[in-house]
Amino acid sequence: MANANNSNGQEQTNGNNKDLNTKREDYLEWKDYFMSVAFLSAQRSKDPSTQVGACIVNDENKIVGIGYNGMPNGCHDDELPWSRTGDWLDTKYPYVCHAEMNAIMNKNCSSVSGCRIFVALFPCNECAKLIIQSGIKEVFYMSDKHKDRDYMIASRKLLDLAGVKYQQHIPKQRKIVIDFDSINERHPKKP
Ligand SMILES: Nc1nc(=O)n([C@H]2C[C@H](O)[C@@H](COP(=O)(O)O)O2)cc1CO
Ligand SMILES: [Zn+2]
Repeated sequence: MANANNSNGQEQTNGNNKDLNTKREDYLEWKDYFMSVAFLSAQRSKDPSTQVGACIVNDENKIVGIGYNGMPNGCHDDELPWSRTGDWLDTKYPYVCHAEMNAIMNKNCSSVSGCRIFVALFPCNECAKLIIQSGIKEVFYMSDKHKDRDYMIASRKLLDLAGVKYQQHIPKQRKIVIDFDSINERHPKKP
C-alpha cells in the first residue's frame, strides 16, 4: 500500500519506509511471541552447548511461567560441571534443571493446569512427567532433533498416554532481531 499523505501532503514514513498511518501488519503473532520469549530466556543459560528456554501460557494468552536450563538454586554453577562427556557424575546431566522444570517451578499462579508450554527442544521423559503432573495440556516445540533417542521415545509414549498434545511450532518469522537502538529512531515531525 502506498504511504498516506499528511495534511501537508507529505508522506508519513519512517526511515525504513514503513507506513506510519496504518496499523502494523508485521507484528509478532501470539505463538511466535511466546516462542520468542522462550528463546530470549534461553539466553540466560550458562550451558555451553545447548541453551533451552520455556514459556508457559494460560488460555488468556498470559505468560504464567518462564525458565531456562541451569543448575539448581543454591548450587553454585561454578562448583558443578558443565561438560557433556566423562564419568556421569562429572558431567552436567545429573545436576542441571531443564527449562521446562524451571518454567513450571517458577509459575506465578497457583496452577498451570490447562496451560500450553512453548519450549525450544522437545521435552525429555523426565520433563514429560512434570508436564503431565502439572496439568499442562499442550506442548509447542521448535526442534525434536533428538527424537530417535530412547528418552524421547519414552517421552512421547507418556505424553500420548496422558493425552498431552504436542506440535512443532513453525514460526512465521524465522529470525527476530532485538535492536535496542531502534527506540531512538526519530519519525518525521508531526504537522
Ligand atoms: N527439552 C530439553 N530441555 C532442556 O532444558 N535441556 C537441557 C539440558 C542440558 O542442559 C542441555 C542439553 O545439553 P546437550 O546434551 O545438548 O549438551 O539442554 C534439554 C532438553 C532436551 O531434552
Ligand atoms: Zn527435560
